[in-house]
Amino acid sequence: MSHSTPHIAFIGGGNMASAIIGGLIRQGMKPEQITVVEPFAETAAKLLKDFGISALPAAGPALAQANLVIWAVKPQVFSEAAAPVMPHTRGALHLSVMAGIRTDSICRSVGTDRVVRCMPNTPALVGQGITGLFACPSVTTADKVLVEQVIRTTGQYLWVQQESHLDAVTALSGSGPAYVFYFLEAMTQAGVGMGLSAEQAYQLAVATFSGASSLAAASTESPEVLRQRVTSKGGTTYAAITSLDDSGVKASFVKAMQAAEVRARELGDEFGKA
Ligand SMILES: NC(=O)C1=CN([C@@H]2O[C@H](COP(=O)(O)OP(=O)(O)OC[C@H]3O[C@@H](n4cnc5c(N)ncnc54)[C@H](O)[C@@H]3O)[C@@H](O)[C@H]2O)C=CC1
Ligand SMILES: O=C(O)[C@@H]1CCC=N1
Repeated sequence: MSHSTPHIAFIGGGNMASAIIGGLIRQGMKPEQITVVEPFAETAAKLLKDFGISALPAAGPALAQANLVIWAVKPQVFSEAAAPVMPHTRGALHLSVMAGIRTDSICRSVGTDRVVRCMPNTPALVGQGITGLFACPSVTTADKVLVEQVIRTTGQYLWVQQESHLDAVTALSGSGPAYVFYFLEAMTQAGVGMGLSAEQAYQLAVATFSGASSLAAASTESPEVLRQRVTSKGGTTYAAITSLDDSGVKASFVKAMQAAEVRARELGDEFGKA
């Protein structure tokens, strides 16, 4: 937050909001520059303890000072949450982290077309997230810069030019951490089956994922080439990859992500009716 001193309001102060608030505070934003509406007392107490922010239990005139409003409630409660916010924030830029809800519905519910939709992921909690962003036509270059300043505090980001591509981002990186955890579970289970302790197997699995990811990020080679470098002809990796191919794991994985994309689209259809 360098060149300006914006005021940011969060509607919903749960996991995703906390990940972003943590990033903003680490970058030097003051708690006084942040307003949070959070009706759940226990979550509000956590915001006070972690960040020194006293959340409002309900929307009110204090929201009018926000130049940016970040929507971080569950999609199911959005329209109910939006009604009391709208009268105070029509002049603000709005950023939604909610899965599924499309910009046409958001614009209608918040009373302005200055809306950016994004899809972050949970590694944002440790500053290593990646977020896909989509801007409505009324969003200005300065608006985009403000959004980038905020999202950068949680990790990487990229803009997509078509809103439907956010469904692909959701299927890939939004839900993606769960796929990695699923693999970690399977690798740990297999390691335990081979006689390692659960702790040993889990440490090996996590370090392998982060190490291989760092290697891929640092390398100009394709993942295919990196994989081939691990795979000696007739060796152990060859045996494992052949077994994965014989079981159709890659095709199943593609199918799983397609199911996530379809579900993202369905959520948009469902909440668009509200
Ligand atoms: N968890 C994930 O991996 C990802 C989640 N998202 C999206 O982020 C959004 C928030 O998710 P989480 O932070 O995980 O949920 P969460 O349940 O931790 O946070 C939502 C918060 O909204 C509060 N709330 C409920 N009704 C409200 C109202 N009327 N006004 C203001 N606040 C209200 C709740 O008390 C809760 O603290 C969801 O829309 C989800 O689709 C997006 C990307 C990834
Ligand atoms: O599973 C979900 O619907 C949300 C969106 C991306 C991650 N979690």
